[in-house]
Order: sequence, then structure tokens, then C-alpha cells
Amino acid sequence: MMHNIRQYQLPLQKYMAMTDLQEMNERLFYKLLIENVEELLPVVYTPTVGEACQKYGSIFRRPQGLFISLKEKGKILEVLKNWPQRNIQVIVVTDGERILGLGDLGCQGMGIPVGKLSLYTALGGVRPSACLPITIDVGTNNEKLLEDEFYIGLRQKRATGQEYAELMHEFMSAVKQHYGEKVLIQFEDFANHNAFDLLAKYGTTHLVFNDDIQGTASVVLAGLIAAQKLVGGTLADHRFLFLGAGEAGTGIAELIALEISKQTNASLEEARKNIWLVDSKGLIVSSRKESLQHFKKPWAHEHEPIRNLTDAVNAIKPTVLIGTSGVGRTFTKEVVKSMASLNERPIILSLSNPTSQSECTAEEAYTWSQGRAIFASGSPFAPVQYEGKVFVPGQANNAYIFPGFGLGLIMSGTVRVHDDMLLAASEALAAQVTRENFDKGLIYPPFSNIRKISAHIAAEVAAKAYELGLATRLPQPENLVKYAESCMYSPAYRNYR
Ligand SMILES: O=C([O-])CC(=O)C(=O)O
Ligand SMILES: [Mg+2]
Repeated sequence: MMHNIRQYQLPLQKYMAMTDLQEMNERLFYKLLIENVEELLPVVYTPTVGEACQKYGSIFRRPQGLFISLKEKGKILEVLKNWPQRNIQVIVVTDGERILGLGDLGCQGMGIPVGKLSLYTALGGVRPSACLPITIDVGTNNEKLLEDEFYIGLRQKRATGQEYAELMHEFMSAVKQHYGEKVLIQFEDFANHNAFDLLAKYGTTHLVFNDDIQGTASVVLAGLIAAQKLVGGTLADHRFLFLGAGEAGTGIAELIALEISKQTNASLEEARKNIWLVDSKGLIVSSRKESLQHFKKPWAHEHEPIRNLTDAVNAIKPTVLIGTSGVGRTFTKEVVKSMASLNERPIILSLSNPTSQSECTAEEAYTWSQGRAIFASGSPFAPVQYEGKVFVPGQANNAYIFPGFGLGLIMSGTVRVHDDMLLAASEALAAQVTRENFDKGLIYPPFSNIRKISAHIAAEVAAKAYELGLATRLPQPENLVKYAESCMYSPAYRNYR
């Protein structure tokens, strides 16, 4: 199979071959994915899954996942009962409104829950039959798709407001009624307004986790904790500047502030003061407070208004620059050079996905900083040669976190997610970076060890859940790492007896 897949020139052809294999021989699909994770992750996941979503209608062969549309209002529970598997442990759900940094892809966003759940199994060891990908179809505002003859979803503008809220509420209630309280619901690639509202609304009644807000935050915090080994000092010594103040930007900012306040005993408000965000209107400052969306308000510090990123870098003098804008090529030569003139080792993270939306490439980060940048990106980049030295960029992608995080919740029967579990996941991931990784300038371990890493993350998350009294699987297993490993699905063929 690997030989066959390597024959294809185009990543999308490889993606389609893997999709066919997943349908035809699921066990072999997972065996391949686990044994060739570094090679196949970019095929079944970011960046190729982005292209697959964009072309979903025209590469469509057989349906994957469960679609729930506005037309099913009032009978969502019946629709759930159509799914052939009964014992579901994880649901990844999207409404397709903000697929990666590619915008509204409507129903074609289904590629994302399918891809994320493939990783739940391959990277986190959750049984494939316990995973349920769901796309909620409330229409799309993407004009091109509405006119596309191969579009598979409802041909109407997105439902919003009460109509949207009612459908989501029926969905959330039906899931809990059908699968119980311990099913994990991962929100994925919702637009900002809905993402924050859904997380706040259901965080107290359901086991929910927003990957773009919380998963991304946890992986970035892990990288920053690890980076302290390269630059010395602590997180509280840094000044952070974000380009992009949506789910990822504000989610990461908040988790950094939480970690700093725990480390230093400072208040959260105090810890936030060294963190600055730029959105499409410029630096977020107090004079803009009235007109800001609620999730941006905590970041409106005292400062004169600044319109663009270059001026913000020069005024704020950040040690860490993080791109979460969903807009590619925004870390220009000028921006990277400013970072390099301000810092001996500037930390630059270009997190937007897929590769086309990355704020800068690995090559740009290393050459424009004369090889001094500590760089990681959301989508993978190949190693870069610069002045005779090889620089290996890390991949700061939530794929490091959510499979192990979810496994930790499931195996301990945890009923609610708590921020301290995200911090525990970050610390567990950071602890997996070895001296050998640091010597290459990496702040993340390679994906080749991901199942072991996931087991450690799961163990720390579960330990925190027990400590907080949120775990229901009793008694607590003695060795949580061993227990996590024993829970993990392996795609082995059984012998006949
Ligand atoms: O899917 C990925 O690669 C990371 C992610 O959650 C996003 O970009 O929305
Ligand atoms: Mg996402």
C-alpha cells in the first residue's frame, strides 16, 4: 500500500487513496497511518485535508460521517439512532463555517471531523468504532459553493440567531440523551462568535472541548514552556504579540496568562498585561474597548492606537510573535527582521492553516532572522538549509494535544473539562521534548513517538481529573501511563484459534 500511495504525484490523489483504504480495510488504514505517521499525517490531515474540503463535492465517492441538517429539526435523536455504532466515546462536530484558515466551506467541512477522528484513533488509540464525525448543515454563505453543481449541502444562506441556537441545542440534548454524560464532544472549526458561545453555554452541562480555542492553546503553551530551555528564563520574562484575535489567538493568550499567574502568584489581570493582540483593525487598545467583541475585551490595554503589525512590533517589542490570523504571508521580511533586531532568539510561530495561510514559511523565518529564530508552524514545513546548517521547524498543531487529551478524559470517565487539565497536557507534552530535539532547535518532539506522547498526556490529564474530583472511573488506576497504553486500540490482525 505504501508503495502504491507513493506512486501518486499529487497529495490529493494520496488523500483519495487513503480514503478508499479507510472504507475498504480500516485496520490496514490505521496500521499504515501509525507506522508512517510523519509521511501520512500531511496527507490525511493538514494541509491536504484543506484542499480535500475545498474540492469535497467533486472528489466525493461514498459518504463519511453523519450529516444533520436544518431539515432534521425536531428529529435529531432519530437521526443519531441511524448511526450503526451504539457505543460512541468521541464526537467531533463542525458547522463548516471556518474550516482551517479557508473560510466557510459549508457541508464540505466534513473532511475535518473525519480527519480529526482518524487522528484520535491513530495518535490517541481511541477505537475507530467509538468515533463519530458530525457536520451540522445550516447552509453556507459561500456563493461559489451555492452555485457549484457538485455541492452536497443545503443550498441556502446560513441560519443564524435563534434558529441556529435551537438546532444546536436540540443536537446537544440529543447527544447526551443517546450516548450519556461521558461522551466527549469536540467542537471544531466553528466561526468565532458561535465557538465562544457554544463553549460557554455547554461547558457546564456537557463534556465539551473546543480544539481551536483550547487544543491550540495547550499545544502552543507546551512549545513555549519547552522553549524556555533554549532561551532561559521563565514565561513571565516575555512579551507576547499576536496577529489575529480570534479563537486561537485569544485562547492561547488566556492560557499563557493562566500559566504565568500560577507560576508567579500574580493575578490573571496582571499576567495579561504582557500579552498584546493585533486584529484586522490594528493593536487592541483601551480606546477601542466599546466596539470590541467580548472575547477581545480582556486584551484592551492602555496604549495609543497602532494600525499595522510592523508598527506594533516596534512599539511593543515582543520576544514572542504568534500568527493566528488565518491570513497568509503577513509576517513580512520587515516584521521578521524587526523581531530579529529586538531579540537574540526571537520566537516566531506561524500557526494558520493550511500551508497557504501560514504567516510566513520556515525558510523565510530562518533566512530573515539569520538562523536565529525559534520557529514552529501549524502546517508542516520541510527542514531548511541556511548557510550550511540544517534547521528543523516544529509543527505547533493541536494534533499533539487532542488525541491524548481526549483519551485521558475517556479512560477516567471524566464528566467536565477544566482549564487545569489543559495546563497538565501542556506540561506533559513539553516534558517529552528531549535534549536531542532541543539541539536541533525543536520545541516539539517528533510525531514518530506520538502514541507514547499521547499516553503521557492522557495520564496527566486523567490525574488532574481525579485530583479535581471530575473522574468517575473508580478506583483510580495505580499507574496511569500503563493504564492509558492498555486502553489504546492497535490495528493488529488476530490469530485464528
Ligand atoms: O486542523 C488543523 O490543522 C489545526 C486546526 O484545528 C485548525 O487550523 O483549525
Ligand atoms: Mg480546527
